[in-house]
Amino acid sequence: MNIIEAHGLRKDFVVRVRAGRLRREKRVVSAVDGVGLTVARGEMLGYIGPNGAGKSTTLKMLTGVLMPSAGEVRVCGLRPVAQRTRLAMRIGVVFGQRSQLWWDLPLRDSFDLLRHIYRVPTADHAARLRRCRSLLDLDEFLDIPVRQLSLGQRMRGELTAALLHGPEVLFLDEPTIGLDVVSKRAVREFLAELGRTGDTTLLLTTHDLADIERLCRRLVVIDHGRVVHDGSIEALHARYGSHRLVVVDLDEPLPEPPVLPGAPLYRTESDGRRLAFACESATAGEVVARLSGLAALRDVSVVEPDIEDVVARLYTTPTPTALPTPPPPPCPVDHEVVVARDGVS
Ligand SMILES: Nc1ncnc2c1ncn2[C@@H]1O[C@H](COP(=O)(O)OP(=O)(O)OP(=O)(O)O)[C@@H](O)[C@H]1O
Repeated sequence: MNIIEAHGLRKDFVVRVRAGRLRREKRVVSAVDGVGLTVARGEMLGYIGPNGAGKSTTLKMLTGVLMPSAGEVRVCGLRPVAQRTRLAMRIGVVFGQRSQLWWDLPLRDSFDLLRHIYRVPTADHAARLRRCRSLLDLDEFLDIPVRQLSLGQRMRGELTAALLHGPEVLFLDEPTIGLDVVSKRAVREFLAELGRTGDTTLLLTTHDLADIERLCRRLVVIDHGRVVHDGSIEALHARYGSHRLVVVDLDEPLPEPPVLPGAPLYRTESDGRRLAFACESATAGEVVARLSGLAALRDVSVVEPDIEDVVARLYTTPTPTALPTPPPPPCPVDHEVVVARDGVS
């Protein structure tokens, strides 16, 4: 059974924009425009898109913070807004820019309060906290008030707070934003470990594609509120024709650029002493074997296709083609809001 099911999910915001010195006009912003998303239990899904694509808005609808303007959504079989309290017991949420911890309390006390709020049995709470303490190295700052923690320490606290009640789904909105490389690595390792056990479904939005590469087999890309890719990272590379590169350093440049079947020359550097070939249908081994018959190779490396490149190409496609989505079911509520940028309807 899918733990997340969304069909024709839509969120329109009505905003007022200046249209002259005194006049304001209403304009509808379709932040999410018919998103269809199904996530199986235990899956780790990367949900990415350029700024303003509609990622946070989707997450807010999935977690019951925002009422959809149209569409059907079920998380853990529940309707997020109507059954928000029940849903809160079954999901965990980490919004990188916001905190769910008590600012003036030491982390340890925040965790204790959460145990009472979620009515977690003492033994379960202790076991989960023990695991987080060891995997996230919490001990050195457990007794420090949250306001005095560094961003990386706080984020480790946020992750723990989101997991202490044993959620089935963890929603993470930019969990590594602003973290240094060491904290990023700690958070990624922790999430990878969480994914390995397969008990928690993970939906992650991030601008750091290394998070996605490390954690997610499946990638959903949205742009202008619509899904433009849903599949593996490899499928995305295939779609944009990005390939592994074989890069060779030569002692001396060749008089003519070599023509290799199935591996066109991709780049030439260092006055022809460094050549890169794209492995379209040839394997890296075949490319190296052919080249070594043509020249003395000083050095050889194989470079995996760069996810940043392919995603940048996807984002800069002028009119991304949305994947076909089934027609949305009838709108459950007639909902129109006028809100400030950070308002919640
Ligand atoms: N409360 C709101 N009122 C009006 N417009 C909103 C509101 N929230 C979001 N929007 C608009 O909806 C669109 C999608 O915003 P959203 O925050 O979901 O994007 P995002 O993909 O999370 O972006 P980012 O990567 O920059 O965080 C944007 O055009 C944004 O300005």
